[in-house]
Amino acid sequence: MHFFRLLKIILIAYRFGLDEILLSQLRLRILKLFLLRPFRPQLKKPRAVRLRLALEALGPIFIKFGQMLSTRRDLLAQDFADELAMLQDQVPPFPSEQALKILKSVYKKPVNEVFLEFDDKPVASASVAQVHFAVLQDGTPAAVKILRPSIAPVIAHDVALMEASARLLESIWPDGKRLKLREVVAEFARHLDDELDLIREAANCSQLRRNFLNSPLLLVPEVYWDYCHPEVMVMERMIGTPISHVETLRKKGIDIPQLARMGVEIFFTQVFRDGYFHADMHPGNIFVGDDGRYIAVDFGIMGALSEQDKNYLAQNFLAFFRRDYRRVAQAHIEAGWAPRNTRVDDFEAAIRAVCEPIFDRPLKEIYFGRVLLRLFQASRQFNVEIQPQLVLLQKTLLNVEGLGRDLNPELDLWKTAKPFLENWMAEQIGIRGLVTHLQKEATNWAVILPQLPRLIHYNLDQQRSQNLEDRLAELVTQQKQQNRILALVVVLLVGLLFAQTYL
Ligand SMILES: Nc1ncnc2c1ncn2[C@@H]1O[C@H](COP(=O)(O)OP(=O)(O)OP(=O)(O)O)[C@@H](O)[C@H]1O
Repeated sequence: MHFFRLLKIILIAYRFGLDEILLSQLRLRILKLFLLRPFRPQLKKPRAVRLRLALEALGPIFIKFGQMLSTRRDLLAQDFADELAMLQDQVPPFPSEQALKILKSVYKKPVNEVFLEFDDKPVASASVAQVHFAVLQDGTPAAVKILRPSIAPVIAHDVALMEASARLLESIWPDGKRLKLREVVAEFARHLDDELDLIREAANCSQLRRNFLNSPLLLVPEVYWDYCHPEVMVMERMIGTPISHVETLRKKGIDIPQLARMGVEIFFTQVFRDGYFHADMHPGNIFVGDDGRYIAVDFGIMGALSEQDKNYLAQNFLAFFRRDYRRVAQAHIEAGWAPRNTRVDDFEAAIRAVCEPIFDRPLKEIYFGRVLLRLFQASRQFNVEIQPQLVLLQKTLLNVEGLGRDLNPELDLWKTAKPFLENWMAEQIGIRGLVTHLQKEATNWAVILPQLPRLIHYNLDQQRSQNLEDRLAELVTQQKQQNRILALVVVLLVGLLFAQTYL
């Protein structure tokens, strides 16, 4: 089976002229003779379009791979990244009999005993899962997400082929190593693994819901844990209008510019308050409730940021908007992103060269996502390894900005974001910073404080016995010195006595 799949990959790659992209670098003229240009009409299309079409022909897992690849703008040329971002996974739904069979095997009883109602017709279907509406026994409307049957072996199989292709390409294609193909495939495999476990997705959903409980900005479905399994996730059914249906939203009396501002606010709250963000913010996953609040679904990919990441981001953004490129360079080095021995002057100049042109535009037109991307690109020459969570963040930022600007082209992102960054910075430094850090350490204090008297006593005791030991050693040394002097005096006296008596 592997062999036939590999053969299919080779044939599709050939049909869409992907060999040309490779061979353009290899200078293997003899091989180029086999390209048979006239028989391949696809070769007239631009290279990035051909790659997109080839991935579409290879099926849903390769499409997902291309979608992920499109977010690695730090690695890919722009034409590839733009084209791959257009990949759509329109996968036909799997038959409802199969859905019912999966549910029966998971719950160990027929579906009509689990749910009061179950809608056979799926609301949506994608490469990994599909969603059906249902009603719980107590009458609560729910959404049921079910993994595609036997998706795990299909994924394992395709990922194995991708790994083999990546290894091959890295060894024969000069760009293969630079693009870190094997690492990219490994990261993709990790993402897919996460998406294959709906308990993990349910946990992500539940964490985000807790972070935004009673928020006037964002609604997140409640997870119905009693019904959740690795292959099935059951959650609150949300009612809203897709964010892309702007006209419908307007008719419903939603304030669109306000909606755009709220979107940016939600994103910055997730990043700078919680360090935990929804990282799959494409319009299909965002709805707006009739009360004007955002509704998020699909929690397969989430990003998490450490305090150090947040610090790095806030410092970079603030320094960037003050055009303080030296500070940007220093922040990279201090955070350990750039090697310690990086020359600040050179790094500063490189950052200036990529960032300064952005300031040709009015501040409200500056895309944060692009700023980050530029910073990543400048950093690459200085051996800065961009962390996966920052790549996710940059991708999400581009999504959020795109969305915000679609809703309101006049949206001033900097004005919306600045208070978040400044507030966060204020919380990190000065008296407020001290109070925040003390509060964060409070739970540790509760454990350490009661032990303090015992620890102090123990230490003093140790010191006292240490002091005694030291004093004793000192006395012994003094005594030895005195003994030596005494011995010398005795020898001298005996000598004198001897001299007086006999000389
Ligand atoms: N809790 C919910 N309430 C109402 N509708 C939902 C809910 N969860 C999912 N849906 C519907 O199902 C669709 C697909 O859900 P989701 O994005 O979670 O699936 P997916 O398989 O990960 O899809 P994709 O990978 O294309 O984003 C959503 O766009 C939405 O229309």
